[in-house]
Amino acid sequence: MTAEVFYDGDADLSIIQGKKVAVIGYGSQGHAHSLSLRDSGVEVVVGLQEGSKSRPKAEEQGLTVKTPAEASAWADVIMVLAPDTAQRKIYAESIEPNLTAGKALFFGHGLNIRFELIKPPADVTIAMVAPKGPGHLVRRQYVDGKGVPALIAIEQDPTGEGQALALSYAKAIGGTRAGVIKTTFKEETETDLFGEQAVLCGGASALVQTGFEVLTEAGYAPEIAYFECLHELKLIVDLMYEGGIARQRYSVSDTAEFGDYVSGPRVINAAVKEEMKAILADIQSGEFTRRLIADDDAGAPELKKFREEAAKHPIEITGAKLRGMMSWVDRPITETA
Ligand SMILES: NC(=O)C1=CN([C@@H]2O[C@H](COP(=O)(O)OP(=O)(O)OC[C@H]3O[C@@H](n4cnc5c(N)ncnc54)[C@H](OP(=O)(O)O)[C@@H]3O)[C@@H](O)[C@H]2O)C=CC1
Ligand SMILES: CC[C@](O)(C(C)=O)C(=O)O
Ligand SMILES: [Mg+2]
Ligand SMILES: [Mg+2]
Repeated sequence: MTAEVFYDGDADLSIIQGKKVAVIGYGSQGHAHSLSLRDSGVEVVVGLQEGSKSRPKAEEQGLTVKTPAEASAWADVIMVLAPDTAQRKIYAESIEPNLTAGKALFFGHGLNIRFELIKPPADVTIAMVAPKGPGHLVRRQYVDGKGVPALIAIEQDPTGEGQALALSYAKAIGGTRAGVIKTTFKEETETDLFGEQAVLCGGASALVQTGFEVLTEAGYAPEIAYFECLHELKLIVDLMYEGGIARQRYSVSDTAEFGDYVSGPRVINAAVKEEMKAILADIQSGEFTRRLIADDDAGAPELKKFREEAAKHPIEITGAKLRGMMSWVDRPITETA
């Protein structure tokens, strides 16, 4: 089934301009939404805990900051953009007591609603506006007069105005400039988790590390292995991004293209596809989310161990040295005002 796509002409900016919007969190997505909403003429307050390290940043950028509870009490629309694992606690302590009938609760990702970690009352609109890109790109595109495509979803719509409100919000952060696609909380959550685990983050990281290990264990120089397995990946992904896999195959040498067809299916073989299906099944059943939340409840020991082990991988040592030779590569992530 073809997805429904909405553009600027389908969205009425005045709807969100007539609402008070609280954005809870001022990280990757939070800073982008808050600044672009404000620049689109929307009354915005950022919700952050007392002593939050994000507070000075938000205030320096001219935004009003209240506690999550104060911001939720003040707002008509509450957008939750804190980390997924923090959301259920923020909801219970600060949002739920201030969530009166007719308000709208928005999310940038559906995990907490899809897996019922948050169960809002029936008289509240529940919607999603999820840009399909990192927050810093979302903001940069908005500032440049462009936008990152976004998804919207309406889970609960007691007023019948949920879709118009979500589209209006998406317009205020630049989403309808690029195109907004309608989905559901279930579809967005399950596909987002699958994409980041099997392909974009988990799959790609493991592919790069394993390729690097095979070359260095065979005696090749780590510097050469780094260039071949990590550095050049950007060139290849940029080609895919611009013109699909076909443009990548057109642009590389015939030798590389032939090797792609011959060896690609040996790396990502039937067993890998079966494992991807098992990953999807764990996502759909809630097994992955149970593990994520149990780890967070225990103080994140698994996450901390994964991070420590990943930082020790030889590719990180080689990479840090090589990136030091490439002044144009090591660009810090900064908030774009
Ligand atoms: N990262 C991305 O680009 C994308 C994210 N999303 C979704 O957007 C949402 C936000 O993700 P992301 O932007 O990565 O989040 P971040 O990890 O960048 O959020 C950090 C922000 O949340 C604040 N925060 C943490 N705990 C609390 C709390 N208890 N109360 C209030 N604020 C708190 C932090 O404050 P402090 O500075 O005090 O720690 C900081 O301002 C998630 O649902 C995510 O799945 C969707 C698409 C892409
Ligand atoms: C790919 C990771 C992502 O899903 C994203 C930037 O879209 C995330 O959760 O950060
Ligand atoms: Mg994503
Ligand atoms: Mg994600």
